[in-house]
Amino acid sequence: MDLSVAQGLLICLLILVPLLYEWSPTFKFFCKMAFFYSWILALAVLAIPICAVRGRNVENMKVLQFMLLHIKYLYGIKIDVKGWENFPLKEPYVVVSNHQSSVDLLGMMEVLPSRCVPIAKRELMYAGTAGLACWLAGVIFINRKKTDDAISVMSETAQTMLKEDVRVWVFPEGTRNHDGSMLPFKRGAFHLAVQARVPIIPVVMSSYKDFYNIKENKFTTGTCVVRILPRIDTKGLTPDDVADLADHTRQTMLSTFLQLSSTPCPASGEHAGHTPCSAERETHDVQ
Ligand SMILES: CCCCCC/C=C\CCCCCCCCCC(=O)SCCNC(=O)CCNC(=O)[C@H](O)C(C)(C)COP(=O)(O)OP(=O)(O)OC[C@H]1O[C@@H](n2cnc3c(N)ncnc32)[C@H](O)[C@@H]1OP(=O)(O)O
Ligand SMILES: CCCCCCCC/C=C\CCCCCCCC(=O)OC[C@@H](O)COP(=O)(O)O
Repeated sequence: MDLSVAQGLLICLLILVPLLYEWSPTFKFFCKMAFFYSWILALAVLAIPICAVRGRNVENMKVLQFMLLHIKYLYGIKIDVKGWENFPLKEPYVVVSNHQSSVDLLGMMEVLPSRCVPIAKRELMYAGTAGLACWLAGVIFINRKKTDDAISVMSETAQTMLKEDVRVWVFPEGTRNHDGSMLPFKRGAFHLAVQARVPIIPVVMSSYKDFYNIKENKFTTGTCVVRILPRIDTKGLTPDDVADLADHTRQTMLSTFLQLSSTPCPASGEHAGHTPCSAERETHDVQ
Protein backbone atom coordinates (compact mmCIF):
# COMPACT_ATOMS: atom_id res chain seq x y z
CA MET A 1 0.00 0.00 0.00
CA ASP A 2 1.14 3.52 -0.81
CA LEU A 3 2.57 5.18 2.32
CA SER A 4 0.40 8.26 1.96
CA VAL A 5 -2.75 6.09 1.70
CA ALA A 6 -1.70 4.20 4.83
CA GLN A 7 -1.05 7.47 6.66
CA GLY A 8 -4.42 8.82 5.52
CA LEU A 9 -6.19 5.68 6.79
CA LEU A 10 -4.37 5.90 10.13
CA ILE A 11 -5.34 9.56 10.58
CA CYS A 12 -8.98 8.75 9.72
CA LEU A 13 -8.93 5.93 12.30
CA LEU A 14 -7.37 8.17 14.95
CA ILE A 15 -10.15 10.71 14.40
CA LEU A 16 -13.02 8.29 13.83
CA VAL A 17 -12.44 5.93 16.73
CA PRO A 18 -12.60 8.60 19.49
CA LEU A 19 -15.61 10.22 17.79
CA LEU A 20 -17.39 6.89 17.53
CA TYR A 21 -16.44 6.16 21.15
CA GLU A 22 -18.15 9.36 22.30
CA TRP A 23 -21.16 9.15 20.01
CA SER A 24 -22.05 5.48 20.07
CA PRO A 25 -22.85 3.93 23.46
CA THR A 26 -22.71 0.49 21.83
CA PHE A 27 -19.18 1.07 20.54
CA LYS A 28 -18.15 2.49 23.92
CA PHE A 29 -19.57 -0.55 25.70
CA PHE A 30 -17.78 -2.90 23.32
CA CYS A 31 -14.47 -1.05 23.81
CA LYS A 32 -14.79 -1.04 27.58
CA MET A 33 -15.57 -4.76 27.73
CA ALA A 34 -12.81 -5.61 25.24
CA PHE A 35 -10.31 -3.61 27.30
CA PHE A 36 -11.55 -5.24 30.53
CA TYR A 37 -10.81 -8.77 29.26
CA SER A 38 -7.64 -7.81 27.37
CA TRP A 39 -6.22 -6.00 30.38
CA ILE A 40 -6.88 -9.03 32.60
CA LEU A 41 -5.21 -11.32 30.05
CA ALA A 42 -2.21 -8.94 29.94
CA LEU A 43 -1.97 -8.66 33.75
CA ALA A 44 -2.04 -12.44 33.91
CA VAL A 45 1.14 -12.52 31.80
CA LEU A 46 2.85 -10.60 34.61
CA ALA A 47 1.19 -12.64 37.35
CA ILE A 48 2.08 -16.08 35.98
CA PRO A 49 5.87 -16.00 36.62
CA ILE A 50 5.36 -14.48 40.07
CA CYS A 51 2.82 -17.17 40.99
CA ALA A 52 4.84 -19.96 39.36
CA VAL A 53 7.62 -19.49 41.94
CA ARG A 54 5.29 -20.95 44.61
CA GLY A 55 3.57 -23.42 42.25
CA ARG A 56 -0.18 -23.99 42.58
CA ASN A 57 -0.92 -22.32 45.91
CA VAL A 58 -3.88 -20.43 47.40
CA GLU A 59 -1.47 -17.74 48.63
CA ASN A 60 -1.07 -16.77 44.95
CA MET A 61 -4.63 -15.42 45.08
CA LYS A 62 -3.13 -12.42 46.94
CA VAL A 63 -0.96 -11.69 43.89
CA LEU A 64 -4.00 -11.72 41.57
CA GLN A 65 -6.03 -9.67 44.04
CA PHE A 66 -3.29 -7.04 44.34
CA MET A 67 -2.90 -6.84 40.55
CA LEU A 68 -6.63 -6.51 39.88
CA LEU A 69 -7.54 -3.95 42.57
CA HIS A 70 -6.75 -0.88 40.43
CA ILE A 71 -9.25 -1.76 37.66
CA LYS A 72 -12.09 -0.07 39.52
CA TYR A 73 -10.22 3.24 39.18
CA LEU A 74 -9.76 2.74 35.42
CA TYR A 75 -13.54 2.37 35.10
CA GLY A 76 -14.55 4.98 37.70
CA ILE A 77 -16.38 2.45 39.82
CA LYS A 78 -16.58 3.20 43.53
CA ILE A 79 -16.97 0.15 45.72
CA ASP A 80 -18.50 0.81 49.09
CA VAL A 81 -17.98 -2.11 51.48
CA LYS A 82 -19.96 -2.60 54.66
CA GLY A 83 -19.83 -5.43 57.21
CA TRP A 84 -16.10 -6.26 57.28
CA GLU A 85 -16.58 -7.41 60.89
CA ASN A 86 -18.74 -10.30 59.66
CA PHE A 87 -15.77 -12.14 58.14
CA PRO A 88 -14.55 -14.54 60.84
CA LEU A 89 -10.87 -13.94 61.48
CA LYS A 90 -9.47 -17.44 61.66
CA GLU A 91 -11.72 -20.35 60.73
CA PRO A 92 -12.58 -21.58 57.22
CA TYR A 93 -15.99 -20.69 55.78
CA VAL A 94 -17.97 -20.67 52.54
CA VAL A 95 -18.69 -17.24 51.04
CA VAL A 96 -21.80 -17.15 48.85
CA SER A 97 -22.37 -14.20 46.58
CA ASN A 98 -24.75 -13.02 43.86
CA HIS A 99 -23.44 -13.09 40.29
CA GLN A 100 -24.47 -10.33 37.87
CA SER A 101 -21.58 -10.15 35.43
CA SER A 102 -17.84 -10.54 35.00
CA VAL A 103 -17.65 -7.05 36.59
CA ASP A 104 -18.30 -8.94 39.88
CA LEU A 105 -14.58 -9.62 39.79
CA LEU A 106 -14.03 -6.03 41.00
CA GLY A 107 -16.26 -6.34 44.08
CA MET A 108 -14.91 -9.79 44.77
CA MET A 109 -11.28 -8.65 44.72
CA GLU A 110 -12.18 -5.72 46.98
CA VAL A 111 -13.33 -8.00 49.81
CA LEU A 112 -11.71 -11.38 49.09
CA PRO A 113 -10.49 -12.72 52.44
CA SER A 114 -7.05 -14.30 52.74
CA ARG A 115 -6.72 -17.96 51.73
CA CYS A 116 -10.05 -17.80 49.91
CA VAL A 117 -10.47 -19.35 46.45
CA PRO A 118 -13.42 -19.13 44.09
CA ILE A 119 -15.19 -22.10 42.54
CA ALA A 120 -15.36 -21.46 38.80
CA LYS A 121 -16.69 -23.13 35.70
CA ARG A 122 -14.10 -25.37 34.03
CA GLU A 123 -14.18 -23.31 30.82
CA LEU A 124 -12.35 -20.48 32.64
CA MET A 125 -9.29 -22.73 32.92
CA TYR A 126 -8.93 -22.49 29.13
CA ALA A 127 -9.13 -18.67 29.03
CA GLY A 128 -5.50 -18.33 28.00
CA THR A 129 -3.18 -16.61 30.45
CA ALA A 130 -6.10 -15.81 32.80
CA GLY A 131 -6.92 -19.52 33.06
CA LEU A 132 -3.33 -20.40 33.93
CA ALA A 133 -3.15 -17.60 36.52
CA CYS A 134 -6.40 -18.87 38.08
CA TRP A 135 -5.03 -22.42 38.18
CA LEU A 136 -1.82 -21.26 39.85
CA ALA A 137 -3.89 -19.39 42.45
CA GLY A 138 -5.77 -22.56 43.37
CA VAL A 139 -9.15 -21.68 41.79
CA ILE A 140 -11.33 -24.80 42.00
CA PHE A 141 -12.75 -25.72 38.60
CA ILE A 142 -15.97 -27.68 38.20
CA ASN A 143 -17.59 -29.21 35.17
CA ARG A 144 -21.16 -27.94 35.31
CA LYS A 145 -22.21 -30.39 32.60
CA LYS A 146 -21.24 -33.37 34.78
CA THR A 147 -23.09 -33.04 38.07
CA ASP A 148 -21.41 -36.13 39.60
CA ASP A 149 -17.93 -34.81 38.83
CA ALA A 150 -18.84 -31.37 40.20
CA ILE A 151 -20.22 -32.92 43.38
CA SER A 152 -17.11 -35.04 43.91
CA VAL A 153 -14.84 -32.01 43.42
CA MET A 154 -16.90 -30.16 46.01
CA SER A 155 -16.69 -33.07 48.45
CA GLU A 156 -12.90 -33.12 48.09
CA THR A 157 -13.00 -29.36 48.67
CA ALA A 158 -14.71 -29.91 52.04
CA GLN A 159 -11.70 -31.99 53.14
CA THR A 160 -9.18 -29.50 51.75
CA MET A 161 -10.85 -26.57 53.52
CA LEU A 162 -10.34 -28.21 56.89
CA LYS A 163 -6.92 -29.78 56.26
CA GLU A 164 -5.36 -26.73 54.62
CA ASP A 165 -7.35 -23.93 56.26
CA VAL A 166 -8.89 -22.69 53.01
CA ARG A 167 -12.01 -20.58 52.48
CA VAL A 168 -14.15 -20.97 49.39
CA TRP A 169 -16.15 -18.39 47.40
CA VAL A 170 -19.18 -19.73 45.50
CA PHE A 171 -21.69 -18.05 43.21
CA PRO A 172 -24.68 -20.25 44.10
CA GLU A 173 -26.77 -18.98 41.19
CA GLY A 174 -24.31 -21.02 39.09
CA THR A 175 -24.32 -18.55 36.18
CA ARG A 176 -24.39 -14.80 35.53
CA ASN A 177 -27.74 -13.15 36.00
CA HIS A 178 -28.30 -9.72 34.46
CA ASP A 179 -31.96 -9.22 35.24
CA GLY A 180 -31.71 -7.29 38.50
CA SER A 181 -32.73 -10.16 40.74
CA MET A 182 -31.34 -13.51 41.92
CA LEU A 183 -31.79 -16.90 40.29
CA PRO A 184 -32.79 -19.89 42.43
CA PHE A 185 -29.72 -21.13 44.31
CA LYS A 186 -27.99 -24.37 43.42
CA ARG A 187 -27.16 -26.42 46.45
CA GLY A 188 -23.47 -27.26 46.08
CA ALA A 189 -22.23 -24.44 48.33
CA PHE A 190 -24.62 -25.43 51.10
CA HIS A 191 -23.73 -29.14 50.92
CA LEU A 192 -20.11 -28.04 51.09
CA ALA A 193 -20.66 -25.93 54.22
CA VAL A 194 -22.68 -28.70 55.92
CA GLN A 195 -20.10 -31.39 55.03
CA ALA A 196 -17.20 -29.25 56.29
CA ARG A 197 -19.28 -27.97 59.27
CA VAL A 198 -18.23 -24.42 58.51
CA PRO A 199 -20.32 -21.24 58.52
CA ILE A 200 -21.73 -19.53 55.45
CA ILE A 201 -20.90 -15.86 54.94
CA PRO A 202 -23.31 -14.25 52.47
CA VAL A 203 -21.95 -11.35 50.43
CA VAL A 204 -24.35 -9.19 48.43
CA MET A 205 -23.32 -6.84 45.64
CA SER A 206 -25.91 -4.19 44.82
CA SER A 207 -27.46 -3.99 41.36
CA TYR A 208 -25.25 -2.52 38.65
CA LYS A 209 -28.28 -1.11 36.83
CA ASP A 210 -27.18 2.51 37.27
CA PHE A 211 -23.83 2.00 35.55
CA TYR A 212 -23.79 -1.38 33.78
CA ASN A 213 -26.41 -3.05 31.64
CA ILE A 214 -25.47 -5.56 28.99
CA LYS A 215 -28.85 -5.38 27.25
CA GLU A 216 -28.66 -1.60 26.91
CA ASN A 217 -24.92 -1.65 26.21
CA LYS A 218 -24.45 0.69 29.14
CA PHE A 219 -21.13 0.89 31.02
CA THR A 220 -20.60 4.21 32.77
CA THR A 221 -19.05 5.21 36.08
CA GLY A 222 -20.97 4.41 39.26
CA THR A 223 -21.07 2.97 42.75
CA CYS A 224 -21.53 -0.59 43.89
CA VAL A 225 -22.32 -1.38 47.51
CA VAL A 226 -20.90 -4.67 48.79
CA ARG A 227 -22.52 -5.88 51.99
CA ILE A 228 -20.94 -8.70 54.02
CA LEU A 229 -23.77 -10.27 56.04
CA PRO A 230 -23.60 -12.04 59.40
CA ARG A 231 -22.57 -15.70 59.40
CA ILE A 232 -25.10 -18.48 59.04
CA ASP A 233 -23.97 -21.45 61.15
CA THR A 234 -24.27 -25.00 59.86
CA LYS A 235 -23.09 -26.99 62.90
CA GLY A 236 -25.42 -29.92 63.57
CA LEU A 237 -27.11 -29.64 60.17
CA THR A 238 -27.47 -32.72 57.94
CA PRO A 239 -27.95 -33.11 54.16
CA ASP A 240 -31.71 -33.05 54.82
CA ASP A 241 -31.39 -29.44 56.03
CA VAL A 242 -29.58 -28.22 52.92
CA ALA A 243 -32.70 -27.17 50.98
CA ASP A 244 -33.94 -25.01 53.87
CA LEU A 245 -30.46 -23.60 54.44
CA ALA A 246 -30.20 -22.59 50.78
CA ASP A 247 -33.68 -21.04 50.78
CA HIS A 248 -33.05 -19.12 53.99
CA THR A 249 -29.72 -17.81 52.70
CA ARG A 250 -31.27 -16.74 49.39
CA GLN A 251 -34.14 -14.93 51.11
CA THR A 252 -31.70 -13.03 53.32
CA MET A 253 -29.49 -12.11 50.38
CA LEU A 254 -32.37 -11.18 48.09
CA SER A 255 -33.96 -8.85 50.61
CA THR A 256 -30.57 -7.18 51.18
CA PHE A 257 -30.04 -6.93 47.41
CA LEU A 258 -33.43 -5.26 46.94
CA GLN A 259 -32.76 -2.83 49.76
CA LEU A 260 -29.28 -1.96 48.52
CA SER A 261 -30.44 -1.58 44.94
CA SER A 262 -33.83 0.06 45.69
CA THR A 263 -35.17 -2.22 42.99
CA PRO A 264 -38.85 -1.63 42.25
CA CYS A 265 -41.00 -4.64 43.16
CA PRO A 266 -40.60 -7.26 40.41
CA ALA A 267 -43.81 -8.78 39.08
CA SER A 268 -44.67 -11.74 41.32
CA GLY A 269 -43.41 -15.14 40.13
CA GLU A 270 -40.58 -13.73 38.07
CA HIS A 271 -38.39 -16.47 39.47
CA ALA A 272 -39.27 -19.48 41.54
CA GLY A 273 -38.76 -18.82 45.23
CA HIS A 274 -39.52 -15.08 45.22
CA THR A 275 -41.68 -13.61 47.91
CA PRO A 276 -43.17 -10.15 47.42
CA CYS A 277 -40.35 -7.69 48.01
CA SER A 278 -42.42 -5.45 50.29
CA ALA A 279 -42.79 -8.40 52.67
CA GLU A 280 -39.07 -9.05 52.45
CA ARG A 281 -38.26 -5.44 53.28
CA GLU A 282 -40.44 -5.67 56.37
CA THR A 283 -39.04 -8.95 57.64
CA HIS A 284 -35.33 -8.46 57.07
CA ASP A 285 -33.58 -5.88 59.09
CA VAL A 286 -30.27 -5.26 57.31
CA GLN A 287 -27.35 -4.88 59.72
C1 LIG B 1 -3.68 -10.48 37.63
C2 LIG B 1 -4.27 -11.23 36.54
C3 LIG B 1 -5.31 -12.14 36.92
C4 LIG B 1 -5.68 -13.02 35.83
C5 LIG B 1 -6.94 -13.74 35.94
C6 LIG B 1 -7.63 -13.56 37.11
C7 LIG B 1 -9.01 -13.62 36.99
C8 LIG B 1 -9.68 -13.85 38.02
C9 LIG B 1 -9.21 -14.17 39.36
C10 LIG B 1 -9.96 -15.26 40.01
C11 LIG B 1 -11.38 -15.03 40.00
C12 LIG B 1 -12.11 -16.08 39.31
C13 LIG B 1 -13.55 -15.78 39.42
C14 LIG B 1 -14.27 -16.88 38.90
C15 LIG B 1 -15.71 -16.71 39.02
C16 LIG B 1 -16.36 -17.74 38.24
C17 LIG B 1 -17.78 -17.85 38.54
C18 LIG B 1 -18.35 -19.07 37.95
O1 LIG B 1 -17.76 -19.76 37.20
S1 LIG B 1 -19.96 -19.43 38.43
C19 LIG B 1 -20.20 -21.00 37.74
C20 LIG B 1 -19.60 -22.11 38.49
N1 LIG B 1 -20.03 -22.22 39.85
C21 LIG B 1 -21.09 -22.94 40.23
O2 LIG B 1 -21.80 -23.50 39.42
C22 LIG B 1 -21.35 -23.06 41.70
C23 LIG B 1 -22.75 -23.33 42.01
N2 LIG B 1 -23.21 -24.64 41.52
C24 LIG B 1 -23.55 -25.68 42.32
O3 LIG B 1 -23.39 -25.58 43.51
C25 LIG B 1 -24.21 -26.90 41.72
O4 LIG B 1 -25.00 -27.48 42.69
C26 LIG B 1 -23.30 -28.00 41.16
C27 LIG B 1 -22.37 -27.41 40.10
C28 LIG B 1 -22.46 -28.66 42.24
C29 LIG B 1 -24.18 -29.06 40.47
O5 LIG B 1 -25.05 -28.38 39.65
P1 LIG B 1 -26.23 -29.09 38.81
O6 LIG B 1 -25.61 -30.10 37.95
O7 LIG B 1 -26.99 -28.02 38.13
O8 LIG B 1 -27.13 -29.81 39.84
P2 LIG B 1 -28.00 -29.34 41.09
O9 LIG B 1 -29.43 -29.35 40.67
O10 LIG B 1 -27.51 -28.11 41.72
O11 LIG B 1 -27.72 -30.54 42.06
C30 LIG B 1 -28.14 -31.85 41.73
C31 LIG B 1 -28.33 -32.63 43.02
O12 LIG B 1 -27.07 -32.80 43.66
C32 LIG B 1 -27.09 -32.29 44.98
N3 LIG B 1 -25.75 -31.76 45.31
C33 LIG B 1 -25.19 -30.65 44.81
N4 LIG B 1 -23.96 -30.49 45.34
C34 LIG B 1 -23.77 -31.51 46.19
C35 LIG B 1 -22.70 -31.87 47.07
N5 LIG B 1 -21.57 -31.12 47.15
N6 LIG B 1 -22.85 -32.99 47.80
C36 LIG B 1 -23.98 -33.73 47.72
N7 LIG B 1 -25.02 -33.43 46.94
C37 LIG B 1 -24.93 -32.35 46.17
C38 LIG B 1 -28.18 -31.23 44.97
O13 LIG B 1 -28.68 -31.00 46.25
C39 LIG B 1 -29.19 -31.85 44.01
O14 LIG B 1 -29.93 -32.82 44.70
P3 LIG B 1 -31.41 -32.50 45.24
O15 LIG B 1 -31.89 -33.81 45.71
O16 LIG B 1 -32.18 -31.97 44.06
O17 LIG B 1 -31.25 -31.49 46.31
C1 LIG C 1 -6.15 -18.22 23.96
C2 LIG C 1 -7.50 -18.19 24.59
C3 LIG C 1 -7.96 -16.79 24.79
C4 LIG C 1 -9.22 -16.83 25.56
C5 LIG C 1 -9.69 -15.45 25.81
C6 LIG C 1 -10.71 -15.49 26.86
C7 LIG C 1 -10.93 -14.11 27.36
C8 LIG C 1 -11.19 -14.15 28.84
C9 LIG C 1 -10.32 -13.13 29.46
C10 LIG C 1 -10.19 -12.94 30.74
C11 LIG C 1 -10.87 -13.77 31.75
C12 LIG C 1 -11.28 -12.90 32.85
C13 LIG C 1 -11.87 -13.68 33.93
C14 LIG C 1 -13.03 -12.96 34.44
C15 LIG C 1 -13.75 -13.84 35.36
C16 LIG C 1 -15.17 -13.64 35.20
C17 LIG C 1 -15.90 -14.74 35.82
C18 LIG C 1 -17.19 -14.93 35.18
O1 LIG C 1 -17.99 -14.06 35.09
O2 LIG C 1 -17.42 -16.19 34.78
C19 LIG C 1 -18.67 -16.49 34.27
C20 LIG C 1 -19.25 -17.64 35.02
O3 LIG C 1 -19.33 -17.34 36.33
C21 LIG C 1 -20.63 -18.00 34.60
O4 LIG C 1 -20.62 -18.15 33.27
P1 LIG C 1 -21.97 -18.14 32.42
O5 LIG C 1 -22.74 -16.91 32.79
O6 LIG C 1 -22.71 -19.39 32.78
O7 LIG C 1 -21.44 -18.15 31.02
